[in-house]
Amino acid sequence: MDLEDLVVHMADVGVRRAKNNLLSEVNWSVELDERWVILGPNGAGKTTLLKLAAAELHPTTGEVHVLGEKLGRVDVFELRPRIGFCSAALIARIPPEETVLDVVVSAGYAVLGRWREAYDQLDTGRALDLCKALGIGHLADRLFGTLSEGERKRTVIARALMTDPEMLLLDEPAAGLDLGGREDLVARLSDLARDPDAPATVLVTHHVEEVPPGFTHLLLIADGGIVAQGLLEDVLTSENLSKTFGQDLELDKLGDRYFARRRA
Ligand SMILES: Nc1ncnc2c1ncn2[C@@H]1O[C@H](COP(=O)(O)OP(=O)(O)OP(=O)(O)O)[C@@H](O)[C@H]1O
Repeated sequence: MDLEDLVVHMADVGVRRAKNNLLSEVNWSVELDERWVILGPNGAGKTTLLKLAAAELHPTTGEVHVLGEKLGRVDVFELRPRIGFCSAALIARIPPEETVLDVVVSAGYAVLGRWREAYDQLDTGRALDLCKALGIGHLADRLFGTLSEGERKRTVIARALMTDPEMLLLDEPAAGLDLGGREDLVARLSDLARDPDAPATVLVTHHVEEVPPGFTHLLLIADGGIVAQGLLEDVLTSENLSKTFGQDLELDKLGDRYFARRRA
């Protein structure tokens, strides 16, 4: 397959900081219709990997292609608007006095460089539709600072989708949510994964319980290296999970959801 047809392509990638290998020998490709979960313990290198895919970081060694463009050879400021990126860091930067609708609709300004006054009804309508799809339509006029953690997560996902990105990157979207909030988010992400018009998606998580049905591929990572990758149903096994987390873990599947615990 041509590199131009791949959403992400990493060849022998390494990232080094202060004599530490944050990532090493990473070979990974994402195709247009794939939905990937990246799973691994704290400090494994998941966020570092996602930042490379988001064109927010350059590799120390190896080559990274994002949306057909090689990092180092492309203007990342032209590339980034084509990518929807959700993280806790982004949530922390959103002013609490912005309304939900403004948070979502303003994603377009960053891309189009428009003035605040210039947005039209088409943008507002699209933002509202996205809010509804993520179950926050009734909160459109609420101030961001008054939202629950789960509602904030859904707001930034709607914002990331506002620009119709070619790739959606989600860094631990379910972190900090209660059981109901997590289940609701997993269901929304599952709907998104099954939508053929949705962009290629990469979701980072620590927990198999957060794998939304409909996601197709899995990359397991530990200590900056890939433990296993491929089709989710092949790769998500007790053995691979035990290797990744360095414990004897038992994986169960109930319906289309996964659960894991340490073997007694
Ligand atoms: N600038 C840096 N200099 C040195 N070490 C760093 C730097 N940035 C990250 N690290 C280290 O690299 C490792 C991987 O970090 P990363 O944030 O990618 O992990 P992660 O898998 O996302 O972790 P978590 O699940 O805890 O968020 C961590 O041990 C982290 O401390």
